[in-house]
Amino acid sequence: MGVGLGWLGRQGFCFLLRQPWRGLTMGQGPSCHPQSQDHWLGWGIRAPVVPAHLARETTLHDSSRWPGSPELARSPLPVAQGPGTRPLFTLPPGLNISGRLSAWAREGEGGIQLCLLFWSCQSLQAQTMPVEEFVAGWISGAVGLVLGHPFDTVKVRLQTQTTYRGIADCMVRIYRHESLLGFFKGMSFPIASIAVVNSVLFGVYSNALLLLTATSHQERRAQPPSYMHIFLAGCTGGFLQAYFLAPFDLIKVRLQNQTEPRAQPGSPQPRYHGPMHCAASIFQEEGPRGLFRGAWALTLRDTPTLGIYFITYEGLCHQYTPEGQNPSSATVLVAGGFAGIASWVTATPLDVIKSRMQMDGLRRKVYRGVLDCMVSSVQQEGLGVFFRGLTINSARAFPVNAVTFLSYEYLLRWWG
Ligand SMILES: C[N+](C)(C)CCCC[C@H](N)C(=O)O
Repeated sequence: MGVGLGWLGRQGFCFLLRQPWRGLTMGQGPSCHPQSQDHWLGWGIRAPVVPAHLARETTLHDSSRWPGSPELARSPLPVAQGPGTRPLFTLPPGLNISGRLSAWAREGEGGIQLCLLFWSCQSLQAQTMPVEEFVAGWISGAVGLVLGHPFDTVKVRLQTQTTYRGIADCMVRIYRHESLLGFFKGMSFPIASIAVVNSVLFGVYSNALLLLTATSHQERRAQPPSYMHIFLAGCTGGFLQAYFLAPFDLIKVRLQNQTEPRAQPGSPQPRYHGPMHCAASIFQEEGPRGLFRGAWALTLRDTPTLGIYFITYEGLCHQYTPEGQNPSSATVLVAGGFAGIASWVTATPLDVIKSRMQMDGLRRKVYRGVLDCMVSSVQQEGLGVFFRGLTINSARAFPVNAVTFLSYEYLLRWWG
């Protein structure tokens, strides 16, 4: 099976799944090869045709039966005839699709499945792409980040080192040994990276919602999107930001785990002198893929839990805000705080694994993969290992995400 992303110029873009499809002839689309066994179906959406004998066994779901695509629901899909063929559907000229259009065709028992997904941003061209969401995401993320970084350092130490007796012990020892600056180790890089990471998260989330529901940030108060759409948009944002976050997070975790005090004559030199040195050393010692160590665990951690993050936030705001109004500052703070907690509570088990995978390979490679890391961590330390750092994660999550959402909402209202 192949996967591709196609740009259809003014028509929008489409996401394609290619599947060998025996006996299927394709219609007039530019990339349709009637004899081919294996089609890219992006253009086929305009007039795909199925031989009559196949059509009987073919089930077709089009987006008119899907919630979230009102235009299609109102516009019955015309059917064009061809000799011995039956079109799945054709798109009426000038149809604006603001939702998803998707089609499945199945060739009976054990047959080959064709799945076609199509998105168009044609109808969105009139609306502005919410670029401000990216900027708001960045600034609000930076505010939250500075506030939360000391908690984060304590958390990473507790997760990866066994010498501390608890949160208080860890804090006291960091302060005594490394001064206040010890809490801010590895922060410069996340501050720079938050520009990319949080703007990808909030920007993709908001744009995904715009594609799914055709409502902008402002309109969403009057027409709230379904929780399914919020969750999907959050997961999409989480999935994409994980790849931007991975190298930055790796460097942060490696620097946070250096326990040597700063620049004291005669004391042992830390392995990495700073973020750039850390990045360069990882690149040299472990190759470019080394910079993405732990990325898989990070993706698993962030994709569902950022769906939970936005669902909790929107759900609480909705609950405590009169119909059609903007949520008050207190509501945003509380909803943002709880969104952070809900997301971190569910993310903590994989957060532990992620941090361990990122530290793996520093001296020698211990784990064969995410699963191996989970199994050996549980074998050695019991199930409790999955909850390491849970208290500190939650304590950090409330203020960080309360101010993140507050600044995000206010920046957007200010620009709106
Ligand atoms: C998905 N996960 C729980 C990992 C993070 C969710 C919250 C993100 C926020 N920037 C923060 O640092 O708290």
